[in-house]
Amino acid sequence: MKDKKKKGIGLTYAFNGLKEAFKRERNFRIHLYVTIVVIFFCLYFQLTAMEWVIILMMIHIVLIAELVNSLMERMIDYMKPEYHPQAKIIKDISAAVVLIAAITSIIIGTIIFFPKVFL
Ligand SMILES: Nc1ncnc2c1ncn2[C@@H]1O[C@H](COP(=O)(O)OP(=O)(O)OP(=O)(O)O)[C@@H](O)[C@H]1O
Repeated sequence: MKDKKKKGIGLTYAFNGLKEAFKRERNFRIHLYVTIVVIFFCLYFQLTAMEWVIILMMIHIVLIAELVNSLMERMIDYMKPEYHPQAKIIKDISAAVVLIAAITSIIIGTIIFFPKVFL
């Protein structure tokens, strides 16, 4: 009974986290808008099941990377608001996580959509 209660509350906090990220993180919002456009593309071009799985995995990786980056930035701003070389390295590496996810998803998106659009 106690466990059940805990799970319910945890889910509420998780949804609140999503709400906060949407409200406060501009880049997260941009990624969500891009996600909606990509899903319309997928529907229009009638992707195969395997193509859908790959695109959904990439969307998921980019959104998770963006959330991890946001929480790193917030943790640094909370714990080390003044300039510090280590804080810079942490934030820069955190941004690199998003960059790698975004570059990979652009490459994969091009591989999947290029032949459908241009060939
Ligand atoms: N406390 C700090 N100490 C050292 N360098 C910092 C610090 N805070 C930010 N920076 C540098 O400034 C860059 C931008 O940081 P910032 O927190 O503004 O993130 P951002 O990438 O602009 O994200 P957002 O647009 O979501 O705020 C970091 O990547 C880092 O190089």
